[in-house]
Amino acid sequence: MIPLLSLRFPASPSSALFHFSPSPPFSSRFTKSPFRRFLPPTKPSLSTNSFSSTSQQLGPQGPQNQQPPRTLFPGGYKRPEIKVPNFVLQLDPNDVLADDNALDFIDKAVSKWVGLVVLNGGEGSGGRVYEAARSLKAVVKDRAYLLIAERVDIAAAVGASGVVLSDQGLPAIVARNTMMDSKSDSVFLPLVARTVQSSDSALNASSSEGADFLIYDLGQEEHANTAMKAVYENVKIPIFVVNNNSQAEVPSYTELTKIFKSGASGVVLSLEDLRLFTDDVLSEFFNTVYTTNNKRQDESIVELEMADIDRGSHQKVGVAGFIKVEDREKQLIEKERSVLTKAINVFQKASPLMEEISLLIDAVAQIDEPFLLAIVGEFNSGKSTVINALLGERYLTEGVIPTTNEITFLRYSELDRKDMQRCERHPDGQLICYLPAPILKEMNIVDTPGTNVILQRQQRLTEEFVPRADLLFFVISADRPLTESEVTFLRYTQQWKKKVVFVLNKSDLYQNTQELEEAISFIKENTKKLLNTEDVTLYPVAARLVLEEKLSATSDVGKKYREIVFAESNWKTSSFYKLENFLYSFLDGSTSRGMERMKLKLGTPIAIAERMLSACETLNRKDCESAEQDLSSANEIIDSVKEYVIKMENESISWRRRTLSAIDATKSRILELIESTLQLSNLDVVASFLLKGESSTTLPATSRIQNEILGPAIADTQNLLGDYVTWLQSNNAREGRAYKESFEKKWPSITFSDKNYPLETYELLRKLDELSLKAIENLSANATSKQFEREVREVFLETFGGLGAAGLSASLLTSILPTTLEDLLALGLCSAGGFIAISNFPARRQGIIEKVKKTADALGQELEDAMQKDLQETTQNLEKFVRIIGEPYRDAAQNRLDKLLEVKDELSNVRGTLKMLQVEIQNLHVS
Ligand SMILES: Nc1nc2c(ncn2[C@@H]2O[C@H](COP(=O)(O)OP(=O)(O)OP(=O)(O)O)[C@@H](O)[C@H]2O)c(=O)[nH]1
Repeated sequence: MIPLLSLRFPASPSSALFHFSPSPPFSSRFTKSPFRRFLPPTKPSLSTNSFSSTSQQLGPQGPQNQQPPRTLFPGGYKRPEIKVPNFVLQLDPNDVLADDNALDFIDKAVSKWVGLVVLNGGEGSGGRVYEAARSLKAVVKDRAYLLIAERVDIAAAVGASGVVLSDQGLPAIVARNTMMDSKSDSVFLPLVARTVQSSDSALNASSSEGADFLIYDLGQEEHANTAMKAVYENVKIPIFVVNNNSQAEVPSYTELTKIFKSGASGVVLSLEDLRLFTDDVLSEFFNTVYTTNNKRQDESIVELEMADIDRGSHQKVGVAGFIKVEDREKQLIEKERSVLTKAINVFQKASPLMEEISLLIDAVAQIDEPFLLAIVGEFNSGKSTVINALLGERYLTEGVIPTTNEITFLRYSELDRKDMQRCERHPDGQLICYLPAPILKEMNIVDTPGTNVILQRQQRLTEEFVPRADLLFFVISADRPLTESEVTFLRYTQQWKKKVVFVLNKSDLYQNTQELEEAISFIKENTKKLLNTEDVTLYPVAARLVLEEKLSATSDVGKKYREIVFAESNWKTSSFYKLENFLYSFLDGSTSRGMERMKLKLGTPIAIAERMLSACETLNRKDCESAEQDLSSANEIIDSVKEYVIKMENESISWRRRTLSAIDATKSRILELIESTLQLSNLDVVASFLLKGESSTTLPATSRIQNEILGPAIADTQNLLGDYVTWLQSNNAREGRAYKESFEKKWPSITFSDKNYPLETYELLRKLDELSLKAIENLSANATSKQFEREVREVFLETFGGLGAAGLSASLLTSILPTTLEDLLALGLCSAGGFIAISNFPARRQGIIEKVKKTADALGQELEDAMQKDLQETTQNLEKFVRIIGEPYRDAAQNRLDKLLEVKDELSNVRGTLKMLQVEIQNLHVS
């Protein structure tokens, strides 16, 4: 509600310093950052800490499947904040599409000076606007807000932050809802700005319209800046000015500074304008504006502090505004402060990005501030009138259209006249009014904007304020008792465990007490169910009548209002007395109501802490799950090498089989050759051995073995084993790379440089002793065949050496005795003395055969072992490689889990301490 009387702003208007977050007067959040923040963070407010945010890509337990809490506020939406002072860069599609350097320039501009980019969509083809919007979105990213003028459809299609509507454009609510439907996963409400050209439309757009900021076209008015002063004072949302009043084409530095200093939140510049300013000029400009504004803030703090001192020491005397505060209560306050300060540390550790923590920080900072009674309800329900009636003076504006657009604090101040008030705008955007109403000595009363879906901005303001209140007066209008949106809002208040007292206002509208009773029982019945309690407090009142009576009573010398009430025993006004009675009994700490007030006051920060705690616990639980999942994923990947080893073992069987069968084939061929060579009938051989001597000639069989069998067989086997070794190495290298990639892909945000790994790590993928190749390399066809020849020669010599060649009839033997047995028989016949020697021939031949078999088998075994060892070496190397590569990921997950479990313990300690504190507070009794 805008106060009616003598609204006094600080010496210089500070609208450029508005901050829309709920924050108390003298808040600890009054930082000296160069710019007040209206900007939303680029991430959801209840997001996880940086490591856990990396886990968003992780595994099935990741947030894909579990929606993280978006914000503590209802509907999951937050109002976006706009940083001021700031520049708005206004572009035409042509600026973006036809100018090659534009995007680079815009990129630089949004990284430094520009907080809002507006693309004109009104003119030109939709296709070009869309194309330009897409390019802009890609460049601007989340560094500035991108708004599309007049094209809600394009804004929605490119995922812009909002729209700018002309004076005659769509209603803000329609534009916002259309955008919201398309940005279903966004935490932030879409921005809706209005271009206005007159102070009337500026006021209208900022209040009932619910625009988030204004673009004010100053036009060619000569005294535009002076005319704007009134607008700056009355409009509570940021105003960015389009300056057409300059003589020059582009506003000069001095002109810009003047606009900012006059109270505007910023200036709208074209691409051309902005290009004319150098970085140095802009930087100096921001510094100047900041210094001036900051000084202004400091001054306003000093002013407010002085005002505090002026108001006297009543706030200091009664800690938390309590009367008769005993030492016990003071101790409790101190204890609560210390418990909550520790809790804040734990919450910040558990969820560093949780913005709502500022609620708790503020609540702790205000722990010994006066009791806070907030009047809430739908717009037009009569909240301001109820407050005026309580205060006995028309301090706040009343009206049939939404009139309260800001959180308005009413605080006590000794002022000379009863109807006087002094209001100041706090840099956070809240209005603080100092009034001489006695009830304010003991409590601060807060008028809040009406809740209603149409007034989204106002609704958010109230919702965000609710957690801070110690008691809510929920004003319901008699002409619409308990609407659906009231029920929703009521449910929301219960999330913060707020004590609610219902005020059924405008009960004068009922014809008779029966109607009133019916309405009361309807509301009570339903709220009992909603609040899950039998204890519903409801006061039917007619605030307007009471206020009128009080006002006339004060003019009626000596006649007190209560006397009038009693005297006239008018139900329409007397019930208001009960409400006042309730409030006054609340003020007395020696009564049980007073004690309840103390409990409520102490309970407010605890309720906030509990919600933070639940949010942190939920996050912590999810983070723990995700860390556990990470850990087991890392272990699974590392362990999966075993499967690879088994696969390799299976596949290597066929390699070994091929090698062995090559050896077998060679063996068979050699054996065949032996069979055919070592025959008694093979007189050519015999004769050449016996007649020509040992070294004179080479057996034909020997050269066959060397050239046709062993030589090619060894070469083939060498090739085979070469392929085998390559197969092992390339598999290892490929698998190694794949493992590394799978770690990197799974945890893209954790990067380990190769320096993190021991030097020989990558060598592991190449390293191999190549035992199989070495084994075959030692085998020479020449040497083997020579050895074979020696063996054969020995057999022949030992057999025939004693007989002499003459004893043999070559023609006879070769023609009729083809087989070994027959050989023997023939030889037996030929020579009785040679029989023994010859009879040993088959055994000797068998000896060679056995030897060849044994040699071949041994070779097979040797190669098989060597192949097995090569396989083992490669797979062990791969296992080692994957362990080395995976270890940092596993360690990171383990460390994260350990830290999260530590935080979990701390959170559970906080829960325990809060519980104990709550029990202590509940045990407070009237002494
Ligand atoms: N009949 C009747 N009208 C009332 C009563 N109290 C307030 N009104 C009227 O209701 C309208 C709204 O009153 P406000 O006090 O401005 O309501 P509000 O809830 O503060 O409105 P917002 O600030 O816009 O949310 C005004 O026209 C009041 O005169 C009452 O007791 N009886």
